[in-house]
Amino acid sequence: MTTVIDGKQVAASVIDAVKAASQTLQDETGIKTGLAVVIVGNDPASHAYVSAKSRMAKECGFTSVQHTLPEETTQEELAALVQTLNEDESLHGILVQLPLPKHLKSEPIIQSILPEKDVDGLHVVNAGKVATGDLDGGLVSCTPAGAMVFVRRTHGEDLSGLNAVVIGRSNLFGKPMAQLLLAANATVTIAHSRTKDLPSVCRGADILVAAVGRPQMVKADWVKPGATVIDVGINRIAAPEKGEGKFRLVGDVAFAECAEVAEVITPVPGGVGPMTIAMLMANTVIAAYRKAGKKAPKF
Ligand SMILES: Nc1nc2c(c(=O)[nH]1)N[C@@H](CN(C=O)c1ccc(C(=O)N[C@@H](CCC(=O)O)C(=O)O)cc1)CN2
Repeated sequence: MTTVIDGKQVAASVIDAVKAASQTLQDETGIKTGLAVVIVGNDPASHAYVSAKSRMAKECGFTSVQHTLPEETTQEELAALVQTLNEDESLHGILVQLPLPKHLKSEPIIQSILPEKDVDGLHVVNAGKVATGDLDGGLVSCTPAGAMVFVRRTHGEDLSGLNAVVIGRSNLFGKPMAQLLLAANATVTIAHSRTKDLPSVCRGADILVAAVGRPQMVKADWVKPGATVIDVGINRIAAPEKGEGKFRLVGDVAFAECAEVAEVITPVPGGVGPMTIAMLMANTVIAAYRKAGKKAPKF
């Protein structure tokens, strides 16, 4: 019988732990955890994610600050805002929502965030710590950190002897995901658009993680019987059955057919997505504990 992971439920359990940790920090030190979220432009999906982040930060008992900047914001204006947020002692986390409008370069902005406030885990210092196996010293990118919660709950802490295949090589997800799996002793392959015979590479995976951005690309005959399948894709496809011009969300995995082969699978929506925001809250409270000189909790 296939287990379909309930990402909302797992995320809620992480959020409960974050709330408790932020309350403890406040009780013991008087420090209130603070998160600043920055959004530039008018992308509706990004606005929805940022609103959810700001709302969740409040629910966790944080000081929650949202900066909504117009589409025509310049590189210098955005850089100046990040500088101000870096200097604000009441803020422990800074997140700049991606993607930025096309005229802005995201990389210099991300690298200008202080590594200890980079709750997205994208600064080279944090990415480097993950790459070198120092998982407790920095901040881990939120979506892979969330996907690893599912992997740990399914397979335990030690993935020795298991083959993992990550499809996708982005800095936001594919690379850190592969490094986290490797740090847990899995044998890891990173596959991508130039990989030869992708279906047969995937068929070797005990843990198959799809992050390609191609709707329902992973088919049942790509999945090893009994595998764990983690779907990181969020794709909007036309849903004429819901009415003209309507859309529905699907992942990178053809869910119904793959669920018949996999032992454990994540759905879209309701799988990895909710974990992204939960792990952002976790990273923010971890950053606040470290700033207070206290041992940070693990989530
Ligand atoms: N600075 C960042 N930008 C972006 C990140 C990120 O981690 N940091 N990730 C994505 C978007 N994202 C968070 O920002 C995000 C994506 C999806 C979800 C989510 O809960 N998805 C739901 C479905 C929601 C819907 O109806 O659209 C689900 O999968 O169940 C949360 C956060 C890109 N940018």
